[in-house]
Amino acid sequence: MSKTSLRRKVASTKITNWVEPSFDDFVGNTDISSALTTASLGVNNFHQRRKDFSSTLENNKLLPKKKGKSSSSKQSSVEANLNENLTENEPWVDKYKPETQNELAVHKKKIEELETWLKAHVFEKEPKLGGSILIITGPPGCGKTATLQILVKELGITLQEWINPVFLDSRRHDMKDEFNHESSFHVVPNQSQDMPNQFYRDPSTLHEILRRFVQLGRCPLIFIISDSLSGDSNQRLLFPKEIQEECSISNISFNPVAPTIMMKVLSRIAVLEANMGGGKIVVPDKSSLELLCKGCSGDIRSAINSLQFSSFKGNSTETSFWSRKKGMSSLKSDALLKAKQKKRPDTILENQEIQAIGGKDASLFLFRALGKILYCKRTSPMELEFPRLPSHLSEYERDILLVEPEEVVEKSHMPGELFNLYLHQNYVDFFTEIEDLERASEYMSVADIFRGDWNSRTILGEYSASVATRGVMHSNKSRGFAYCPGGGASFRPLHKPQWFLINRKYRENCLAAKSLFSSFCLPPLCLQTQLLPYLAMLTNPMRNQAQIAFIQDVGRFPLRRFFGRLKMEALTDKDSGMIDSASDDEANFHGVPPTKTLMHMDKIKTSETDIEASLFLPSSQTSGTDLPASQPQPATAQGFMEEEKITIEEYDSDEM
Ligand SMILES: Nc1ncnc2c1ncn2[C@@H]1O[C@H](COP(=O)(O)OP(=O)(O)OP(=O)(O)O)[C@@H](O)[C@H]1O
Repeated sequence: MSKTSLRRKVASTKITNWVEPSFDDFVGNTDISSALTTASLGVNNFHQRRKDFSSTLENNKLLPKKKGKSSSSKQSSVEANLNENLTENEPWVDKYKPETQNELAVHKKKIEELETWLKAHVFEKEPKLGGSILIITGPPGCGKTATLQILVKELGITLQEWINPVFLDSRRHDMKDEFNHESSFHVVPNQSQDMPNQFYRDPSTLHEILRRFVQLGRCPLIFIISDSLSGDSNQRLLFPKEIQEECSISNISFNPVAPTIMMKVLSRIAVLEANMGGGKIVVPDKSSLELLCKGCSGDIRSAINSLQFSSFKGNSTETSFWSRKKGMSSLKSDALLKAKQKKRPDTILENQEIQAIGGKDASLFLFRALGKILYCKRTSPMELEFPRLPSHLSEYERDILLVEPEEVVEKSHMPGELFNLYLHQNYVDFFTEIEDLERASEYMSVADIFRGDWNSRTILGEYSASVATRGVMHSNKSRGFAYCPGGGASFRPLHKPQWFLINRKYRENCLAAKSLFSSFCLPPLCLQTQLLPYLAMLTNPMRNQAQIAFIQDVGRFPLRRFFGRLKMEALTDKDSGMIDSASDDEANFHGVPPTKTLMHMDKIKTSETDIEASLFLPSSQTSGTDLPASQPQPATAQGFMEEEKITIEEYDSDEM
């Protein structure tokens, strides 16, 4: 986790320490009903540092504050030269910082959503009703902060901001002058603070503050959190569902900047810079700009930075990235022409180029990665150039895949077997033919065997995701060609694997079986698959209610009551499939199939049984009302028995 520190934007000249004094404001000062507080808890340190750098320049008084502002006529020539150099080096993200809603590269509806929330909670809400909290999420550089800043400026709301990362103490001497600046939007650098790290160590301290704030706060509080593949867990840690519900926290989720909007912004900047660059800037052509847009994954900050970096020529003897690229293209024009005709090599080539320009991590969120496999987009090959399968194998003929499945799995940053688990949960809905489905399920089984056998796991393991993904894609004939009338790309919801829930129940059952039927000296698997189903068919007297209930639950398959699928949890585009210690379910996933868990449990049986039993399992001699939560209590079992007309006598040990 990045070290979080604070930068404050305040409308008061009083520099105070964070949290206490600031929250005292909410509590004590009733005159600030239109003040708004934001805290940015971005988890992407790199972005934050870049932002910090930009802001450092922004705050540097030697720099002209905004584009179009003329330098003072009294400036000495040395100062003028210095300024010119600094202007040249000024980050374009700051130079072309949006000033109005219309300039924002953010979807209008998102801006409206945030505006409505602000109006409702700043102007329309009674201050006495306590403080409202909003969480704004979205990928890095999608304009969350820029949108909020513009809206508060337009609505005339005073903004007080904390933002990581560290600011240098040496810059504090600038503060006074900052306040005198004509801009109505003051930026006050502040000393580095470690306070938010405390929240990561002990989230309950934050939760306590939030609870107090909701009761006593006088103005809204907004947290801006950048999504990241691993960052989701931080969000869950700091703002778990329960606290969000308890404090009525609202959520607004921003999307990555759309390529068309991004393209407009980049083209505009490119044209403006070309006009005033004095030959030092070489702007890219349209296709290069498109490449740049694609490579930045909707991060406008990264796109503008990349554009600036790659357009800069340096001195007159150097050439810019784009002109080098052009030169390269003309040399290789023949080869490239051919590559362009074949779509797939072109795509691969593009990807490599994108990395060279933007260097943006092209990670995929699980939702998108799964979509790439399941929707399985293809392109048709040029008839003559692409080799075809011989006629007897024609049923296996497919168009060319637009993605490399192995690359998709890699970019999802998940272990292959966990990816397979998500695939397994979702692939069925994407098939229309039962024969295709059968083939796909065979591939899934083979992939499972690759991972399941400890003997071959290290060698074959890495092929497992490959077999599963390619197997699912190839088996689905209705999505086998670029233009499939029946294939249809209509949206289908994705779900989280039920495996987590089932595996948890299975482990609980193993512990319960071991504890309740320890006298049989059988391993839990054998108990559950052999002994208990057998006992369930007998009207043998049993020892106690707990055992009876357990036999009813595990030994009989209560099809009549629970037939059908378990309720499924939707997978959203922000969910990460990372193994996460905060999540009870995924934390238990080690890629080990249930049988392996069981073997492990058998080994530790002697040492752990007693402890487990004494911790939470019912002893076989007790009345059995303290079964684990997932087990039906005797009363439930009684219900089954009445319905199915089974009588199991209770055994009274005194009569023996
Ligand atoms: N048209 C535009 N729309 C939005 N931002 C723009 C635009 N042109 C330039 N920018 C710059 O792009 C950057 C967008 O970053 P911003 O901090 O708003 O994103 P963010 O979503 O809050 O990112 P993070 O989650 O990393 O904090 C800002 O520096 C902004 O000045």
